[in-house]
Amino acid sequence: MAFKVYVDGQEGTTGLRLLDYLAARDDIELLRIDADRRKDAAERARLLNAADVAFLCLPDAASREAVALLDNPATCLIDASTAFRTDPDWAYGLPELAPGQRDAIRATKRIANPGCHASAFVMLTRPLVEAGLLPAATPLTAYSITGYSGGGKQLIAAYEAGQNDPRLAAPRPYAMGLAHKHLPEMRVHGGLDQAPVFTPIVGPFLKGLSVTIPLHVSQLPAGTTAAALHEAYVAHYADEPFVRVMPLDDMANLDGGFFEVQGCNDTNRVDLFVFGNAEQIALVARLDNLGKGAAGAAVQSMNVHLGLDETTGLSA
Ligand SMILES: NC(=O)C1=CN([C@@H]2O[C@H](COP(=O)(O)OP(=O)(O)OC[C@H]3O[C@@H](n4cnc5c(N)ncnc54)[C@H](OP(=O)(O)O)[C@@H]3O)[C@@H](O)[C@H]2O)C=CC1
Ligand SMILES: CC(=O)N[C@@H](CCC(=O)OP(=O)(O)O)C(=O)O
Repeated sequence: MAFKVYVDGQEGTTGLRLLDYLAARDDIELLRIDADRRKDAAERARLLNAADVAFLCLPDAASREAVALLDNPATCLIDASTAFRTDPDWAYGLPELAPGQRDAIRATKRIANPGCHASAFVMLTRPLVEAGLLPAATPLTAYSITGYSGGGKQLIAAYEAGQNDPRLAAPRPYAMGLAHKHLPEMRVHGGLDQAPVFTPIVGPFLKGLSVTIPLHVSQLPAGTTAAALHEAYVAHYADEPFVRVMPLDDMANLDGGFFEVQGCNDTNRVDLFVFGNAEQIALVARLDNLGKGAAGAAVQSMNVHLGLDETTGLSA
């Protein structure tokens, strides 16, 4: 018997990508809304309540509205917005987070899909905090380089329309108010006392993302080395189907000295890198912001929730 699945927000960037994943599967029966009724609350309510799993690929306010439209206790919601990512009644949809996270995703009917920058950041910090190698009180900074699809339909349209605009041809730092919407989940799920100073940069390419956390060795407990951090990742992610811990100081994977931000595109994979010397360390996580950073992660959580093989329909 196929699982009934509905995507609320099916015309958006994340919704469309999700439909690509789901339409290819024969264990899923897709419930579709007519495009011209996609904001009709009564029709959305009918489909939400008929679904075994409903994905919300909507702005935060519309996600909250969708939650209020649901009264079937059997429907599992997987929300792609920022609305519930630190809400204790929702499970954070990152199975790799910590032991027990898969059980939490299986047991709940409310899953909050992580933000793209936050997934990368949290996957770098949390295992180190839990291993005692990164004190929770450490004041961190992080920067992210991301493709423009992370900004949804509007930013994609702006980049596609502005191909001759030299301003868009250059990398553009943003969120300079230092209050990016992923800070709360970075702090809470990253295992930290305070959020990082986070400066994302959007570039003239569709998708692909890497988050870098620079560290001074002097910020870490005495005797901690880049190799020790690398070993902690190897241990924590040993059995993970979608995580590759790359060799320490993986210069061989640099393209003539340059890091390839798009290296995980069209996969649900995360690649983790540790570069370092006696004084300084750079931790880097790379993913496809539309894959493990959004729709791929949502499919992975659905697979876990339904007790299916976690890798069904996804590529590593
Ligand atoms: N793009 C990305 O990489 C990621 C996005 N997200 C999150 O996913 C969510 C969706 O983002 P994204 O796909 O980028 O956004 P888009 O702007 O591309 O799509 C949002 C969709 O929601 C629709 N919508 C808006 N209001 C309503 C409503 N009241 N009822 C039904 N549909 C509605 C929009 O309709 P219309 O077509 O009319 O505009 C649009 O199709 C956001 O919360 C975002 O933060 C999460 C991870 C990554
Ligand atoms: C380029 C760009 O604007 N990217 C978005 C992140 C998109 C994303 O994945 O975040 P959500 O899951 O929270 O939507 C941003 O930085 O706000």
